[in-house]
Amino acid sequence: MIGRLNHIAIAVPDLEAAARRYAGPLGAEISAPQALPEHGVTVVFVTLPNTKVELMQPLGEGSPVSAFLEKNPSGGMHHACYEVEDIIAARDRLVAEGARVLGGGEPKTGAHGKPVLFLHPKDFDGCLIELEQV
Ligand SMILES: CC[C@@H](C(=O)O)C(=O)SCCNC(=O)CCNC(=O)[C@H](O)C(C)(C)COP(=O)(O)OP(=O)(O)OC[C@H]1O[C@@H](n2cnc3c(N)ncnc32)[C@H](O)[C@@H]1OP(=O)(O)O
Ligand SMILES: [Co+2]
Repeated sequence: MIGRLNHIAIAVPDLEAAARRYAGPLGAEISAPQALPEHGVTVVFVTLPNTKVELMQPLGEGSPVSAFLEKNPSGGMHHACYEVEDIIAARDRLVAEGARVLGGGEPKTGAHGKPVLFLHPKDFDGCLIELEQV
């Protein structure tokens, strides 16, 4: 069911500093910062030849990234995003398999303007999974 790796995400305490490291020493192509209040994050995307890296910093109260950064103050790998063709079919299959689909199971519009859903990290080997319909 899952297809290509769309992106991996890294939670960072200082987005500007992290973006500078990717653009400078690592010589990567980076996007402008994008504030996504509905998701509680500001993101910068790093474009690589085969996938993307999403650098994320908390935005606003109750950001889902705040607790993670409290536990990992220097930042760390936050989630992996896999592409699916039909996010509703994917959700229904996962629910039938007993996986916890977060946010009540209703897709939100993600950073690329496409529907996204998240799966609980405790159901997938300690890795938070994002699904993006492409
Ligand atoms: C930019 C838009 C979009 C895109 O298009 O790309 C995004 O990527 S938005 C990214 C941010 N959004 C989300 O993360 C939404 C989904 N996340 C959540 O709903 C919550 O963060 C969570 C995963 C359910 C955790 O919330 P909560 O239960 O309130 O936090 P705890 O801190 O109590 O965690 C419980 C348990 O899970 C472990 N955990 C939490 N986050 C992660 C993680 N990212 N990776 C691995 N494990 C994680 C946490 O450590 C706790 O474990 P224990 O300590 O063992 O109990
Ligand atoms: Co993401």
